[in-house]
Amino acid sequence: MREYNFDGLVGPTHNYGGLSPGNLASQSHGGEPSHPREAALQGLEKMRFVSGLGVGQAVLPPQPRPSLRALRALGFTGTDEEIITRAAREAEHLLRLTSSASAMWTANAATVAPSADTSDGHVHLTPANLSQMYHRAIEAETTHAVLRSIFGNERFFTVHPPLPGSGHFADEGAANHTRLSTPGHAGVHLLAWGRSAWQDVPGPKRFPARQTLEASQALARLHKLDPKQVLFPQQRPDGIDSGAFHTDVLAVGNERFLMLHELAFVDHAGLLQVLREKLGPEFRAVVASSAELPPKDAVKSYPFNSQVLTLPDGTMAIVAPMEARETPAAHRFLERVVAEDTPVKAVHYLDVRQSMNNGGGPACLRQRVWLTDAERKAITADVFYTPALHDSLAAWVRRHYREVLRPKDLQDPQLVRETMTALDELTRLLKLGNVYDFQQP
Ligand SMILES: N=C(N)NCCC[C@H](NC(=O)CCC(=O)O)C(=O)O
Repeated sequence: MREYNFDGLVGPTHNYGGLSPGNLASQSHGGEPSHPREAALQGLEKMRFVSGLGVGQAVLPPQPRPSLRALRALGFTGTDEEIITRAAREAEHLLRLTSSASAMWTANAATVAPSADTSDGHVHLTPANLSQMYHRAIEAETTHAVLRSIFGNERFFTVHPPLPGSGHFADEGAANHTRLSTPGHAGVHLLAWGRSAWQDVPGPKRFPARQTLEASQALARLHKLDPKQVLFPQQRPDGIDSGAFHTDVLAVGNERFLMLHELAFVDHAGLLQVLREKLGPEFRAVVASSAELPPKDAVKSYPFNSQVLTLPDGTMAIVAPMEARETPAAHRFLERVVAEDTPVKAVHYLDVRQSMNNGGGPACLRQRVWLTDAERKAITADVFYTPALHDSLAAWVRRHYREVLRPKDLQDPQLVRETMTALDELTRLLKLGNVYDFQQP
């Protein structure tokens, strides 16, 4: 079994809409001009780097934005251009919401369980309904179509529909999921959550909790995980109130290693105790206290939103955002992780600033999928990273993406046409078939 990181290709409408309450970066950068071409190229460079470390790498496509489907469903009629013009005039906020390139954060695209852990031996994937925020909820339908196209071989894969709507099953995907494992012990799944639909659990006071306990429980059932191997830790309410809107803002784990901030989970000490029992003495955890790493610094610089990657030699490397090197407390913490008795032997800092300014670090930009050789071979789409694919994608980005996008530019009816042309070409490049609604007959 090998881990493949499916990175989201940043879409042509990447912009700073200020759309996510509780996501401090999104709030503070809202209204600034964005640089879609640079953003997409930064993403591609990250893929090149991770692939260069010898780690499995693949890509997921952006979604059509502004979403004409969403605007039509809300009562806008006429030609595509008329819809954009009228929405710009009458409902600028809706146009902003339906223009977000948020599908780039593929950690939120779905939750995945590897075949080694499921009782029917299938890889299970459930697209996240993202129902907590409208600009993200409109991703689910297309994500489902894309996953069905890539993971369509029913001998190996089960792609579930998104969890049913209503806030009760609000699901934010793998941003709240961590799989840990040690040799000789079955994989353990942490399916975290921020609020409960029906139980009276104290939650955050300032910012919304996105994932529900009930959604996490449904995922464990759907994915046919052994109940003994699943834990449902609660995100600490004061962690969410500090800006940790997803678990992966304050915690990240890989195989036998977990690093977390003390504000990540309620009773983290109890959680680590259970993990030690389930995973044995090889399991390693490093906890940052608020004194060592103030939550403000952790949220601003995202040391926990790193990718922790197992390298071909068995050691691990961390791919962190540049901001974590520039913030002394975060930098010191990551240095400590390498210095201590952990599998992590190196930290690499990459520039994904265009995404970071919307609250998306290296870990947000990727969905982890564990595949055996046979499962890998059952995927026929051209989504696996190669230097040749990199070159075609970079050329595609340079051909179609604007350099700058200001908030006013979202009102340009030409943008929707440009995006459709680009995405239509991309589906042929990646051999995805007709996954977008505008491609349906
Ligand atoms: N932590 C993980 N895994 N993902 C990060 C998602 C960031 C995303 N930002 C946004 O949607 C901002 C869009 C804007 O404001 O334009 C969100 O808040 O859902």
